[in-house]
Amino acid sequence: MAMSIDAIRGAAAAATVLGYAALCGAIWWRERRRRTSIQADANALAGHGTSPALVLFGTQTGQSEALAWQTARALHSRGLPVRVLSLNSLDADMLRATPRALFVASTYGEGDAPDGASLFVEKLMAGINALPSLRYAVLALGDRQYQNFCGFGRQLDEWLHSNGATREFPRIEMDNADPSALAQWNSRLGLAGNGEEEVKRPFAHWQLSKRELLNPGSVGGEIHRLVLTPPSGNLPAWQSGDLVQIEAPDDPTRPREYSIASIPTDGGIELLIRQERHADGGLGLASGWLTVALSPGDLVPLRIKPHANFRLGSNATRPLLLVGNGTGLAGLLSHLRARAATGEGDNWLLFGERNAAHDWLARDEMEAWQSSGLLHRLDMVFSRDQPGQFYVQHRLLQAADDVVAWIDRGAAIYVCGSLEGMASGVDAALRQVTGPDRFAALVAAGRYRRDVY
Ligand SMILES: Cc1cc2nc3c(=O)[nH]c(=O)nc-3n(C[C@H](O)[C@H](O)[C@H](O)COP(=O)(O)O)c2cc1C
Repeated sequence: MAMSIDAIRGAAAAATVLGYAALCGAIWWRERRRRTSIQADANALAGHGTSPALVLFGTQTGQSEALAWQTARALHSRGLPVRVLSLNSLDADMLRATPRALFVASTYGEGDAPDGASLFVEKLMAGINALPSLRYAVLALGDRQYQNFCGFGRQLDEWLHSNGATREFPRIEMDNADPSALAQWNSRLGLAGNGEEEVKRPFAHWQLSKRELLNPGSVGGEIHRLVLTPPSGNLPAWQSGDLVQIEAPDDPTRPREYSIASIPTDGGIELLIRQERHADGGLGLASGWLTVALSPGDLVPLRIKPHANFRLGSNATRPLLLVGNGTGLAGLLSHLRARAATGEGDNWLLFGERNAAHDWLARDEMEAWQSSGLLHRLDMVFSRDQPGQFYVQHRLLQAADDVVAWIDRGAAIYVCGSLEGMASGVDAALRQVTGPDRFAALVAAGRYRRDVY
């Protein structure tokens, strides 16, 4: 019997999706095997009393981790045994016993350590005062647009030096993933021309299929919901928590990152974009283009950026406490949609904005999830609908007993939104509610994850 055109098209599309999934699986599997073999060689050597060099990373969104692995692969392929570790997993004895350590670390906040190094700062930087036999080098990741360029990398370098450790070569500072800094790092490590440059997905032209203003009448900046569909109609794979990078035509050298609010079964990439306004009233370059100049049907150069640190990963079946504000709802929505798809109903959303009348983003979806039981608990905190200053962090403190009960039940905590004010306040509130040791254990277990900006 002849197949209809639609059936043939459907079969072809299914074959393409399966082929793509198989390719991703093969790449993932190969990378996993390489990483396992690097760590196994280091363990075998350690078993014979010889210490492998450590490649240590401190990361927020995964770039430092990727570069640490890239460095480790190149050293390993030259026969040098190495062990790769997150700074938060390092203990003082291990660092004291290591003859050589290569540090790859980014900077966040106002020159602060990324979350992946917060325990290292608290425990090791505060606790160790001599590392006389350590040789080290630092690759500091940062962005010159921030006042404290590479603040944490510099602090780390100075701390190591003041503890008597010996620099192999001066710290290398990498501005906004500048490839020349990486070339310099590879060259100083004797790894030049190793062909190990990170393979990034290419930008593709996605089409704006829909845009709507979500907060008409708000006292805050406009927030628009954009829906983008892929060039060939074939959706690439991504997971809830991932980001996109978008190249604005007037500033193609500095791709802007946004959290994806949708999951692949939604059929497109959904973003929540806040329109930025400068003091002179002018619009932000990228946000102005995306929220005003661009029209439905226009093309947007975009690529997906996996955000391992903010994916559900090993937390997929834990209860989830999702905390955020403003456009941070995007990252939280993607997780709720992923949970709706798998039927995991143990979710608590704690979200802050200004006024309920104008800023209750995605209200219909939230209320539907409440009725269906997907949202076990919803706390909306509208700071301007009440006297005094009251934000999500204050609600967390108010609900301290329930927060502890959720953590006792195994909950993971995901925070998405602005760093200043919200995420720093939530961080302080959580530390207060849990106590420092429990908080450190949550971080170490990957049960506290943030996508903050
Ligand atoms: C919210 C935010 C704050 C940042 N603060 C700084 C900073 O103070 N100084 C700096 O040099 N870079 C800063 N950066 C840039 C990051 O360090 C840079 O993007 C780095 O490549 C990220 O690496 P990672 O993925 O390993 O965390 C900041 C980035 C974000 C999103």
